[in-house]
Amino acid sequence: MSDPYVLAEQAADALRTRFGVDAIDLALVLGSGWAQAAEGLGEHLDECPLAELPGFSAPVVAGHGGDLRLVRTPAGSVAAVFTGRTHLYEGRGVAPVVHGVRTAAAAGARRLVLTNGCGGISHPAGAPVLLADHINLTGATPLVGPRFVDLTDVYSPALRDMAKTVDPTLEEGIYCQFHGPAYETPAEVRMARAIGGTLVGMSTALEAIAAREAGLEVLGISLVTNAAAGIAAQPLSHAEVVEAGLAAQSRLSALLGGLLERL
Ligand SMILES: O=P(O)(O)O[C@@H]1C[C@H](O)[C@@H](CO)O1
Ligand SMILES: Nc1nc2[nH]cnc2c(=O)[nH]1
Repeated sequence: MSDPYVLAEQAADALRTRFGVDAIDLALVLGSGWAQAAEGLGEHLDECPLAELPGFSAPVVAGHGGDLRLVRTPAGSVAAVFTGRTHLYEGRGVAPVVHGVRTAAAAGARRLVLTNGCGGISHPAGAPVLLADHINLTGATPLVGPRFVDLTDVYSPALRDMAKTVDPTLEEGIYCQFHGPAYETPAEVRMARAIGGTLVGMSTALEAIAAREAGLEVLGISLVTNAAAGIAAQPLSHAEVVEAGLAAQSRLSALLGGLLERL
Protein backbone atom coordinates (compact mmCIF):
# COMPACT_ATOMS: atom_id res chain seq x y z
CA MET A 1 0.00 0.00 0.00
CA SER A 2 1.52 3.38 -1.03
CA ASP A 3 2.52 5.89 1.63
CA PRO A 4 -0.44 8.32 1.93
CA TYR A 5 1.87 11.28 2.56
CA VAL A 6 3.90 10.52 -0.58
CA LEU A 7 0.67 10.11 -2.55
CA ALA A 8 -0.52 13.52 -1.29
CA GLU A 9 2.75 15.10 -2.43
CA GLN A 10 2.29 13.50 -5.86
CA ALA A 11 -1.30 14.77 -6.05
CA ALA A 12 -0.14 18.25 -5.01
CA ASP A 13 2.51 18.24 -7.75
CA ALA A 14 -0.15 17.16 -10.25
CA LEU A 15 -2.45 19.94 -9.02
CA ARG A 16 0.26 22.60 -9.41
CA THR A 17 1.09 21.35 -12.90
CA ARG A 18 -2.53 20.95 -14.02
CA PHE A 19 -3.49 24.44 -12.86
CA GLY A 20 -0.17 26.17 -13.49
CA VAL A 21 0.11 27.55 -9.96
CA ASP A 22 3.01 27.48 -7.48
CA ALA A 23 0.71 27.02 -4.50
CA ILE A 24 -2.80 27.35 -3.16
CA ASP A 25 -3.64 29.38 -0.06
CA LEU A 26 -6.71 27.59 1.21
CA ALA A 27 -9.06 24.70 0.52
CA LEU A 28 -12.82 24.25 0.84
CA VAL A 29 -14.53 20.85 1.00
CA LEU A 30 -18.21 20.85 0.02
CA GLY A 31 -20.46 18.40 1.87
CA SER A 32 -24.00 17.28 1.18
CA GLY A 33 -26.27 20.21 0.55
CA TRP A 34 -23.47 22.71 -0.14
CA ALA A 35 -22.91 22.29 -3.89
CA GLN A 36 -25.23 25.08 -5.01
CA ALA A 37 -23.98 27.47 -2.33
CA ALA A 38 -20.49 27.28 -3.77
CA GLU A 39 -21.54 28.36 -7.26
CA GLY A 40 -20.08 31.73 -8.20
CA LEU A 41 -17.67 31.84 -5.29
CA GLY A 42 -14.81 34.12 -6.27
CA GLU A 43 -13.23 34.32 -9.72
CA HIS A 44 -13.33 30.90 -11.45
CA LEU A 45 -9.79 30.14 -12.60
CA ASP A 46 -9.95 26.49 -13.68
CA GLU A 47 -11.29 23.09 -12.75
CA CYS A 48 -10.62 19.42 -13.39
CA PRO A 49 -12.19 16.07 -12.44
CA LEU A 50 -10.79 14.96 -9.07
CA ALA A 51 -10.20 11.49 -10.52
CA GLU A 52 -7.51 13.01 -12.81
CA LEU A 53 -5.26 13.58 -9.78
CA PRO A 54 -3.30 10.76 -8.13
CA GLY A 55 -5.11 8.98 -5.29
CA PHE A 56 -8.56 10.44 -5.91
CA SER A 57 -11.62 8.54 -7.07
CA ALA A 58 -14.95 9.88 -8.28
CA PRO A 59 -17.31 10.63 -5.36
CA VAL A 60 -20.26 8.24 -5.20
CA VAL A 61 -22.72 10.16 -3.01
CA ALA A 62 -25.61 12.05 -4.63
CA GLY A 63 -25.18 15.78 -4.17
CA HIS A 64 -21.39 15.44 -4.15
CA GLY A 65 -19.53 16.72 -7.20
CA GLY A 66 -16.44 15.09 -8.62
CA ASP A 67 -14.39 18.18 -9.44
CA LEU A 68 -11.57 20.26 -8.06
CA ARG A 69 -12.28 23.92 -8.76
CA LEU A 70 -9.67 26.68 -8.49
CA VAL A 71 -10.96 30.13 -7.64
CA ARG A 72 -9.46 33.45 -6.63
CA THR A 73 -11.22 34.82 -3.60
CA PRO A 74 -12.19 38.47 -3.23
CA ALA A 75 -9.34 38.61 -0.68
CA GLY A 76 -6.95 37.59 -3.48
CA SER A 77 -6.26 34.08 -2.21
CA VAL A 78 -6.08 31.04 -4.47
CA ALA A 79 -8.60 28.52 -3.17
CA ALA A 80 -9.06 24.87 -4.12
CA VAL A 81 -12.73 23.87 -3.89
CA PHE A 82 -13.36 20.12 -3.57
CA THR A 83 -16.94 19.70 -4.79
CA GLY A 84 -17.17 16.27 -3.19
CA ARG A 85 -15.43 14.02 -0.69
CA THR A 86 -14.80 10.34 0.02
CA HIS A 87 -16.55 8.95 3.10
CA LEU A 88 -15.32 6.29 5.51
CA TYR A 89 -18.46 4.25 4.82
CA GLU A 90 -17.41 3.87 1.16
CA GLY A 91 -15.05 1.17 2.36
CA ARG A 92 -11.84 2.50 0.83
CA GLY A 93 -10.18 2.91 4.24
CA VAL A 94 -9.23 6.07 6.11
CA ALA A 95 -6.38 7.40 3.92
CA PRO A 96 -8.64 8.18 0.92
CA VAL A 97 -11.03 10.02 3.25
CA VAL A 98 -8.31 12.54 4.17
CA HIS A 99 -6.36 12.48 0.89
CA GLY A 100 -7.92 15.74 -0.28
CA VAL A 101 -6.93 17.50 2.93
CA ARG A 102 -3.37 16.15 2.78
CA THR A 103 -3.12 17.12 -0.89
CA ALA A 104 -4.30 20.65 -0.13
CA ALA A 105 -1.74 20.97 2.66
CA ALA A 106 1.02 19.62 0.41
CA ALA A 107 -0.02 22.16 -2.24
CA GLY A 108 0.55 24.99 0.22
CA ALA A 109 -2.85 25.61 1.79
CA ARG A 110 -2.68 27.07 5.30
CA ARG A 111 -6.43 27.17 5.95
CA LEU A 112 -9.21 24.63 5.39
CA VAL A 113 -12.99 25.03 5.45
CA LEU A 114 -14.83 21.74 5.95
CA THR A 115 -18.58 21.74 5.31
CA ASN A 116 -21.10 18.96 5.74
CA GLY A 117 -24.77 18.11 5.98
CA CYS A 118 -25.77 16.59 9.29
CA GLY A 119 -28.51 15.75 11.72
CA GLY A 120 -29.42 18.22 14.43
CA ILE A 121 -29.83 17.18 18.04
CA SER A 122 -30.18 20.65 19.49
CA HIS A 123 -30.06 22.86 16.43
CA PRO A 124 -32.98 23.51 14.05
CA ALA A 125 -32.97 22.03 10.55
CA GLY A 126 -31.98 24.56 7.87
CA ALA A 127 -29.37 26.28 10.03
CA PRO A 128 -25.61 26.35 9.42
CA VAL A 129 -23.71 25.67 12.65
CA LEU A 130 -20.04 26.36 13.39
CA LEU A 131 -18.16 23.40 14.81
CA ALA A 132 -16.62 24.18 18.17
CA ASP A 133 -15.34 20.64 18.60
CA HIS A 134 -15.99 17.07 17.48
CA ILE A 135 -16.36 13.61 18.95
CA ASN A 136 -14.89 10.89 16.72
CA LEU A 137 -17.15 7.86 17.11
CA THR A 138 -15.82 6.06 14.02
CA GLY A 139 -13.23 3.99 15.87
CA ALA A 140 -10.84 5.08 13.11
CA THR A 141 -8.14 7.71 12.68
CA PRO A 142 -5.93 8.83 9.76
CA LEU A 143 -2.91 8.82 12.09
CA VAL A 144 -0.68 5.73 12.23
CA GLY A 145 2.24 5.39 14.65
CA PRO A 146 3.47 7.89 17.26
CA ARG A 147 1.79 10.91 15.70
CA PHE A 148 0.66 12.52 18.93
CA VAL A 149 -1.32 15.38 17.42
CA ASP A 150 -2.79 17.95 19.81
CA LEU A 151 -6.47 18.49 19.01
CA THR A 152 -7.09 21.34 21.42
CA ASP A 153 -8.82 23.99 19.33
CA VAL A 154 -9.08 21.58 16.37
CA TYR A 155 -11.57 24.14 14.98
CA SER A 156 -9.84 27.52 14.98
CA PRO A 157 -11.29 30.01 17.48
CA ALA A 158 -10.02 32.83 15.27
CA LEU A 159 -11.78 31.49 12.17
CA ARG A 160 -14.94 30.87 14.20
CA ASP A 161 -14.86 34.49 15.35
CA MET A 162 -14.34 35.56 11.74
CA ALA A 163 -17.38 33.51 10.67
CA LYS A 164 -19.46 35.17 13.36
CA THR A 165 -18.57 38.59 11.98
CA VAL A 166 -20.02 37.37 8.67
CA ASP A 167 -23.17 35.93 10.29
CA PRO A 168 -23.61 36.92 13.96
CA THR A 169 -26.60 34.54 14.27
CA LEU A 170 -24.38 31.46 13.82
CA GLU A 171 -24.56 28.97 16.70
CA GLU A 172 -21.73 26.63 17.67
CA GLY A 173 -22.07 22.89 18.02
CA ILE A 174 -20.28 19.65 18.82
CA TYR A 175 -20.18 17.30 15.84
CA CYS A 176 -20.27 13.54 16.40
CA GLN A 177 -18.88 11.59 13.45
CA PHE A 178 -20.44 8.17 13.14
CA HIS A 179 -19.11 5.58 10.70
CA GLY A 180 -22.32 5.46 8.60
CA PRO A 181 -23.80 4.85 6.07
CA ALA A 182 -26.87 4.07 8.14
CA TYR A 183 -28.32 7.02 9.95
CA GLU A 184 -28.27 6.73 13.76
CA THR A 185 -30.89 4.95 15.76
CA PRO A 186 -32.80 7.12 18.23
CA ALA A 187 -30.83 5.41 21.00
CA GLU A 188 -27.54 6.40 19.33
CA VAL A 189 -28.77 9.98 19.03
CA ARG A 190 -29.64 9.95 22.76
CA MET A 191 -26.11 8.62 23.42
CA ALA A 192 -24.59 11.40 21.31
CA ARG A 193 -26.60 13.97 23.29
CA ALA A 194 -25.56 12.36 26.58
CA ILE A 195 -21.87 12.66 25.71
CA GLY A 196 -22.20 16.31 24.71
CA GLY A 197 -22.88 16.07 20.99
CA THR A 198 -25.30 18.50 19.33
CA LEU A 199 -24.83 17.32 15.71
CA VAL A 200 -24.50 13.88 14.11
CA GLY A 201 -22.76 13.23 10.82
CA MET A 202 -20.57 10.90 8.77
CA SER A 203 -17.58 13.02 7.74
CA THR A 204 -15.42 15.97 8.79
CA ALA A 205 -13.80 14.78 12.05
CA LEU A 206 -11.24 12.50 10.38
CA GLU A 207 -10.45 15.23 7.84
CA ALA A 208 -9.98 17.73 10.64
CA ILE A 209 -7.54 15.42 12.45
CA ALA A 210 -5.44 15.04 9.29
CA ALA A 211 -5.62 18.80 8.76
CA ARG A 212 -4.33 19.53 12.25
CA GLU A 213 -1.50 17.02 11.76
CA ALA A 214 -0.58 18.98 8.62
CA GLY A 215 -0.71 22.27 10.55
CA LEU A 216 -3.79 23.68 8.77
CA GLU A 217 -6.09 26.15 10.49
CA VAL A 218 -9.55 24.58 10.27
CA LEU A 219 -13.08 25.96 10.15
CA GLY A 220 -15.92 23.45 10.22
CA ILE A 221 -19.48 24.35 9.25
CA SER A 222 -22.42 21.95 9.36
CA LEU A 223 -25.72 22.50 7.61
CA VAL A 224 -28.38 20.88 9.75
CA THR A 225 -30.33 19.15 7.00
CA ASN A 226 -32.67 17.21 9.25
CA ALA A 227 -33.59 16.55 12.84
CA ALA A 228 -31.51 13.62 14.08
CA ALA A 229 -33.28 10.27 14.34
CA GLY A 230 -35.85 10.16 17.12
CA ILE A 231 -36.00 13.93 17.47
CA ALA A 232 -38.70 14.38 14.85
CA ALA A 233 -41.27 11.85 13.70
CA GLN A 234 -40.45 11.56 9.98
CA PRO A 235 -37.93 9.00 8.63
CA LEU A 236 -34.54 10.21 7.36
CA SER A 237 -33.41 10.16 3.74
CA HIS A 238 -30.49 11.45 1.69
CA ALA A 239 -32.98 13.04 -0.68
CA GLU A 240 -34.16 15.17 2.25
CA VAL A 241 -30.54 16.08 3.00
CA VAL A 242 -29.88 17.30 -0.53
CA GLU A 243 -33.23 19.11 -0.64
CA ALA A 244 -32.43 20.92 2.61
CA GLY A 245 -29.22 22.18 1.05
CA LEU A 246 -31.14 23.67 -1.85
CA ALA A 247 -33.54 25.34 0.56
CA ALA A 248 -30.65 26.87 2.53
CA GLN A 249 -28.68 27.87 -0.57
CA SER A 250 -29.00 31.63 -0.21
CA ARG A 251 -27.90 31.68 3.44
CA LEU A 252 -25.02 29.25 2.79
CA SER A 253 -23.93 31.20 -0.27
CA ALA A 254 -23.91 34.48 1.71
CA LEU A 255 -21.91 32.81 4.47
CA LEU A 256 -19.29 31.30 2.14
CA GLY A 257 -19.11 34.53 0.13
CA GLY A 258 -18.55 36.58 3.27
CA LEU A 259 -15.90 34.16 4.49
CA LEU A 260 -13.99 34.22 1.21
CA GLU A 261 -13.83 38.01 1.41
CA ARG A 262 -11.78 37.47 4.56
CA LEU A 263 -9.79 34.32 3.82
O1 LIG B 1 -20.36 14.67 3.20
P1 LIG B 1 -21.42 14.89 4.23
O2 LIG B 1 -20.99 14.48 5.62
O3 LIG B 1 -21.97 16.28 4.18
O4 LIG B 1 -22.64 13.93 3.81
C1 LIG B 1 -23.69 13.62 4.72
C2 LIG B 1 -23.30 12.39 5.47
C3 LIG B 1 -23.64 11.31 4.48
O5 LIG B 1 -22.61 11.16 3.58
C4 LIG B 1 -24.86 11.85 3.78
C5 LIG B 1 -26.10 11.28 4.42
O6 LIG B 1 -27.26 11.90 3.92
O7 LIG B 1 -24.83 13.27 3.97
N1 LIG C 1 -24.84 10.59 10.64
C1 LIG C 1 -25.70 11.42 10.05
N2 LIG C 1 -25.33 12.07 8.94
C2 LIG C 1 -26.22 12.90 8.36
N3 LIG C 1 -26.09 13.67 7.25
C3 LIG C 1 -27.25 14.33 7.09
N4 LIG C 1 -28.13 13.99 8.06
C4 LIG C 1 -27.49 13.10 8.87
C5 LIG C 1 -27.87 12.41 10.06
O1 LIG C 1 -28.97 12.54 10.58
N5 LIG C 1 -26.93 11.59 10.61
